[in-house]
Amino acid sequence: MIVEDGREILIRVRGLAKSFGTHQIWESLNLDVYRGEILAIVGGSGQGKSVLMRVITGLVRPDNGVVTLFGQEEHTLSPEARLEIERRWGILFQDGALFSSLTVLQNIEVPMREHLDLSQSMMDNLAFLKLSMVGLPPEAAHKYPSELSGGMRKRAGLARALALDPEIVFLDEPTAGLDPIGATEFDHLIRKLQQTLGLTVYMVTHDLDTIFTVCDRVAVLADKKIVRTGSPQELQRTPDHPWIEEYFCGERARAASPTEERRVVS
Ligand SMILES: Nc1ncnc2c1ncn2[C@@H]1O[C@H](COP(=O)(O)OP(=O)(O)OP(=O)(O)O)[C@@H](O)[C@H]1O
Repeated sequence: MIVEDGREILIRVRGLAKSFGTHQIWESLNLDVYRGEILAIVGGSGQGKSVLMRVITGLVRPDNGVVTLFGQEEHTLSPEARLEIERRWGILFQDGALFSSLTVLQNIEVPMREHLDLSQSMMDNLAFLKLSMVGLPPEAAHKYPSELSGGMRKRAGLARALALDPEIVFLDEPTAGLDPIGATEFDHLIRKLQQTLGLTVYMVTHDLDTIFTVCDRVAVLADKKIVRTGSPQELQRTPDHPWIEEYFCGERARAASPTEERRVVS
């Protein structure tokens, strides 16, 4: 376990480098993710936000650098230890990534089948519990993904990400494609889950409303590294990088930010 200033660091990334062919995405990227926080990774298109999530979760290999997961360096893990670690997180991909041939309940049970040894009725009970945690009605259990709205699919994907009672969930653009009401409801759901379960949330997002409503901290990807971390309000007050200035001080950011900032500009 890594503890710094009394806070536990669940994930530490140091000196990460990654290229695809001749295209270098990062040169030397550093990042810490603290237990219990809601962290947003932001940055311009193509800066490698999605790739970073894939590197941390082991889906993509970096060219250089060290990823430490729950205090253990990723490259030192045995296959068994890696599997143990994978049980400690859940991932919600952008489109929900549900299996279309499985019902919602069966989708939620996929990680349980992979990692646990439970009876069918036990898995069903747990899956129904996850459904209610994400605000889906029991009737949704036997539907196929194609029979659900976009918002319901996201919730079903989140229920699957929560299947193994993870300590951290990775969310890739959780509100993308949702209407404003659906997006606001999803933001509240994320905050509620973080508060009630003590979850750590790592999310890639472009959504300023989400950032200002639910995120404790933001990490900004630019110039092939994380150029700044801080609360959304700190970044807005002292935008010390052109991209941060453009993003956090533009009209859309002012509309999304809490009353204090809005009053200043009105
Ligand atoms: N498997 C891959 N092979 C080659 N290039 C890739 C691969 N995956 C990602 N890239 C490239 O890496 C860069 C970063 O991609 P990534 O999707 O992480 O960006 P992003 O910051 O999430 O962008 P956006 O905000 O547009 O989603 C892009 O230039 C992308 O084309």
